[in-house]
Amino acid sequence: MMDDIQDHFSSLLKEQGIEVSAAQLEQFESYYRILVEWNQKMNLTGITERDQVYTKHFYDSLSLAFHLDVKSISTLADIGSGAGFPGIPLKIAFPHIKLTIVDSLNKRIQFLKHVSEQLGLQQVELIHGRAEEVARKLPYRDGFDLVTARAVARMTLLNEFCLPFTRVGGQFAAMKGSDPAEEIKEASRSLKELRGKLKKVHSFTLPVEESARHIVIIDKTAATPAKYPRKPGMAVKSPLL
Ligand SMILES: C[S@@+](CC[C@H](N)C(=O)[O-])C[C@H]1O[C@@H](n2cnc3c(N)ncnc32)[C@H](O)[C@@H]1O
Repeated sequence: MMDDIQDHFSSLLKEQGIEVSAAQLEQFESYYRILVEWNQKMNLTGITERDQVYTKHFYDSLSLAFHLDVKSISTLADIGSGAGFPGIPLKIAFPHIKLTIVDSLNKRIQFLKHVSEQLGLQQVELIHGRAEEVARKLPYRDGFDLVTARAVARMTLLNEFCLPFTRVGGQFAAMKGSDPAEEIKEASRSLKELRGKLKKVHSFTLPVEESARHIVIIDKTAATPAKYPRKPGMAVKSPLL
């Protein structure tokens, strides 16, 4: 049975053209329960109120699909996914996606393994490793239709982490809170070197809380040059958000 929080969540998604079934809502609810349970023993999120998790994590993760045609992509790599954002909500809402998650913290990968098993998610690959190392290998290098990163690093570093995973003709989407204009300017050289081209910055406000959100969409124009990704520590120093 849908309650007020789930009813609100699914109506907000419907307004954006995304329909979620009762079974998918059950998956979101199980994800919420596992998240708060495991959050008691490891640091996964500062947001634990149920309505806030639905808005600030689930809806926010799915906002990517308001601006990109997620239905037409088949492979998605979520870099620095942490507790699974935006990769897991996107996988629940668009089960056809083949999802690969890369995170350098093994505890979070173990959490995501448990979530995937409990939710019965198929075609989810969970990789414990640093983005700069994983993207050197096939089939990950230049391999994904869409690459995402939410709240992982500034644009200069994100270009180095994410563009090597993006296939030629594919896209990298960076999900940001505050206005990324300054970061984008500072990252123009890395963008060019890693064969990215800024396509668009989508700006919107999160419903209820009304905080600003920005999605930076970058097109991958050519294969990753041989010297990228650089070794850990060689990438341009950039403070984490
Ligand atoms: C602030 S958390 C963000 C998590 C999630 N994307 C979200 O929006 O809630 C950043 C995550 O990036 C991971 N991370 C940081 N550097 C990384 C790297 N070089 N390769 C892979 N993961 C990395 C961290 O382990 C952490 O889980």
